[in-house]
Amino acid sequence: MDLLTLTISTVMFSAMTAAALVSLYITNKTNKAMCDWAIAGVLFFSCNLSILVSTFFTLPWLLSPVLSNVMYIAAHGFIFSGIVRHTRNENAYLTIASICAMVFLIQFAPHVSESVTFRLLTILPMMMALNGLSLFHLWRFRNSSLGKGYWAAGCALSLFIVYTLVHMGMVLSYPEKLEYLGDDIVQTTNLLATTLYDAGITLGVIFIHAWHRETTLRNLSRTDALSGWYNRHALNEFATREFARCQRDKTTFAFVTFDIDYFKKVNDTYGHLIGDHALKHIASVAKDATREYDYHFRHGGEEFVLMFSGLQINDIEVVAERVRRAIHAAPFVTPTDTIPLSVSLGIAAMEPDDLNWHVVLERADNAMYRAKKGGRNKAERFNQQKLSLVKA
Ligand SMILES: Nc1nc2c(ncn2[C@@H]2O[C@H](COP(=O)(O)OP(=O)(O)OP(=O)(O)O)[C@@H](O)[C@H]2O)c(=O)[nH]1
Repeated sequence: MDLLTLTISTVMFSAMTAAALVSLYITNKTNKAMCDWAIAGVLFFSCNLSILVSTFFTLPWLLSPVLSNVMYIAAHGFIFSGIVRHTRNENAYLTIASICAMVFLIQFAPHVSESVTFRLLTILPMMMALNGLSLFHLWRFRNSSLGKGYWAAGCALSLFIVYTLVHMGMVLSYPEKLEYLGDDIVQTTNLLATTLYDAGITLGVIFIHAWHRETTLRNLSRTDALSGWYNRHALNEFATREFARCQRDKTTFAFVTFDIDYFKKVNDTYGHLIGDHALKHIASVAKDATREYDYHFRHGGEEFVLMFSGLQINDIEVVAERVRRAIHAAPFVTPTDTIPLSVSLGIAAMEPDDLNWHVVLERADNAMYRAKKGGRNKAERFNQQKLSLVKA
C-alpha cells in the first residue's frame, strides 16, 4: 500500500472511531470520562487530517507540525484524563495543559524547530510518559469492582508504549532518512501503529464504558431503592452461594432477621413519607452497628435480614444485641417530633442436616416472632423447645 492510501485510510478510520466515541458520549452526557475520551477521538482525527492535508498543500509551520503535534499529545492526555476521571473522579486537565504548553514551546527551540528527529525525540518520551501514567492508573485500580473492564485498554496502552520505544529506536537508527512525510519505513510503520492504537484504545474505552454500565445495572437490580441495602433477589443469589460455601468449608452460616416494632403506628400517625424516612434511618443505624463485609438485606416491608458467615453464634448474638441497642438509642428525629423506634430480632444458625438456607431463615423468623411475643425490643436465638411452647 502506498503512503497516500495508508494516510487516507488512517484518516477515515480515526473519523469512525471519533464518531463512535462522540456518539457514546451523547447517549450519556453525565459520563465525564467518556467526554474526555470523545475529545481524544476528535483530536486524533484532527491530527491525522492535518497530515493528509499537508500531503497536498504546504501548511504554515505553526499549523503543521507545531499545532498538529500539540493536538496529538493532547489526545493522549485526554485518554489519560478520562482514565483518571473513571478511576478517581478527578480530571487531569492541568497535566494536559502543562504538557501541551511544553510541547508547543519546545518546538521553537533552535535544533528542534529544524529537525524532525529532534522533534520526535522530545515529543515521543512525553507521549510515553502519558501512556505510562494511564497504564499505571488502570493497574492500580485493577482489583476494584470495575477492574475487569480495564484489560483491553491496558493491552492497547502496553503495546503502544512498546511501539513508542521501537519508534524512538528507528528514529535514532535512521535519522538522515526522516522526512516529515515520505515513503519510508518509519512513516509507514508509524501510520500503521497509530491506526492500531486508535482501534485498540477505542475498543478499550468502549469496553470500560460497557463494563461500567453492566456493573451499575447489576448493582441496581440487587439494591433496594429505599434503604440502599440488598433486596430479596440479591438475598437469593448471595445466600445460595454463601450457604454452599459454608457447608463445604464446615464453617458457620447464620441469619439475624429484624422487624420494626409497631411500625404501623408510625405510618398511621406521621404518614408514609415519614415512615419511609424512618425505615432509611433504621437501615443506616443498623448498618453502622455491623461490619462493611456483613451482608445487609431488606427482605420486604419493614423486615431486614443480616447474613453472617464464619462467625460463632455467640458473636452473632453480640452483634444482634448491638444492633438492637443502637436502634433503641437513636430515635428518629423529624422537624416536629422525635419518634422512638425499636426492633425485635431473631437469630438462627445453620445446622448439619440443613438442606438449604431457607430453613435457616425460617428459624430466624420464628425466633423473631418469639421476640415479638415476648415483649418486643429484644433479640432471641432460635430454640426448638421454646418454639414448641410458643406454638402450643
Ligand atoms: N412507610 C412505609 N411503610 C411500610 C413499608 N413497607 C411496609 N410498611 C408498613 O409497615 C407496617 C407493618 O405493620 P405490621 O405488620 O402490622 O407490624 P407493626 O405495626 O410493625 O407491628 P409489629 O411488627 O407487630 O411490632 C404496615 O403499616 C406497612 O404499611 C414501606 O416501604 N414504607
